[in-house]
Amino acid sequence: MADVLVPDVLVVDSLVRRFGDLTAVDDVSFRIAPGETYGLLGPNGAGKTTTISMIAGLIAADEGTVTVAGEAMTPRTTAPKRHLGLVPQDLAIYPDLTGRENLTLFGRLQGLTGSELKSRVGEVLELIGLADRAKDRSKEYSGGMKRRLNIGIGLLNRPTLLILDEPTVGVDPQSRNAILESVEALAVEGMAVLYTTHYMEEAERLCDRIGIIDTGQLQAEGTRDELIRLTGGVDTIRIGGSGDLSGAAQELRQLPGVERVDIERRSATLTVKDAPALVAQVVGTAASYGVTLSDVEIARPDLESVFLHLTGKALRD
Ligand SMILES: Nc1ncnc2c1ncn2[C@@H]1O[C@H](COP(=O)(O)OP(=O)(O)OP(=O)(O)O)[C@@H](O)[C@H]1O
Repeated sequence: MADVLVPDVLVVDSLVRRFGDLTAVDDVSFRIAPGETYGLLGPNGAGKTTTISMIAGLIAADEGTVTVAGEAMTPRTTAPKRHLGLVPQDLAIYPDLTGRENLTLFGRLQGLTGSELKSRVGEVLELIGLADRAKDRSKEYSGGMKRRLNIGIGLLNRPTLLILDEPTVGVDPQSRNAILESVEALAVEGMAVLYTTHYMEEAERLCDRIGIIDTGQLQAEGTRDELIRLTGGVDTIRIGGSGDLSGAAQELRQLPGVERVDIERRSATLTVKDAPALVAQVVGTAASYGVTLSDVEIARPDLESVFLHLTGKALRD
C-alpha cells in the first residue's frame, strides 16, 4: 500500500533577510511535519529570532517564502496566522491579572467566547501545569511560571504550529524542567513545534530533528544521531589505574563493540560503539586482570561537538 503523504505544516524555502550590510538570515530552508518538534539550535545572534519573525509574518523576507499549513505567509496576509501560536522571548502578560484572567483576556482577543472560552482556558491551564495557581496574580508567579503562562497564551487558538523562541532563558532549573515537560506534552498531543534555543541539552531532549544555525546559515540538519554521525565522532571509555593493563587490553580488544584500545603508562583508552552499554564489562575485565582502577571516564560526542565541527567555534559564548 502506498504511504499517505501528509503535507508539512511549515515549509521555509530559501529565506533571506538583511539589515543594512548584515545578512541576518542567509538562504535558510527547512520543513516541519505534523507532530514533529524541530529545534533551531544556534548561539546568540545566529539569526533564530529573525527567522521565526519571518515565519510568523511579523517582518518581511527579502527573498524566499514561508508556507504555513499550505498557505503563503507574509506580513500582509492574515489567514495563515490562525494556524500559528507564537511565544515570544519577552513576556507578554498582565502582572495584576491572575493566570486565568490573563488567558481569558487573550482568548477573547483571539475571538473565543462563552463556554468555549471557559473550557479552552481550563484545558490550557492544565497543559501548562498552572491549574492550581490559576487564581493567583501573575506578578506573584516565579519566572518559570510566568513563562509557562506566556506559552499558554500561544496555545489558546489550538495552533497547528507552535513557535517557541528560547522559552527557558533566565529561568531556574526546576522551572526549566517544567517548561520542557509542557512542550513534551504538546508534542504528544500531535502539535508541530518550532523551538529555538542555544542550549544543546534542550534540543537533544525535545527535538525530533535539529537545524544548526550560525551566522544566518543553516549549517546542517537531522536527528541528533544523524548530526553526530556527521562529526565522525565515536564514544570512548578511558580507564586509569595500576596493574596488568596490557593483559586486560588484549582481552578488551576482543570484546564485541570495542574498535580499538590504546594504552598509555597508567591508562587505557577504548574506542567503542556504545560506551554506556560496555562500561561494566570493561571494568569487570580490568578487575579480572588485577587492575586497581583509580578512574573511569566515558566521553560521547554531543551537539556541542557537532557545532564545533561545523563552525570551528563553541556553541556557548
Ligand atoms: N532590527 C534589526 N536591525 C538590525 N540588526 C538586527 C535586527 N534584528 C536582528 N539584527 C541582527 O541580526 C542578527 C541575528 O539576530 P537574531 O536576533 O535573529 O539572532 P538570534 O539567533 O535570535 O539571537 P538571540 O538569541 O540573541 O536573539 C544579529 O546580528 C542581530 O544583531
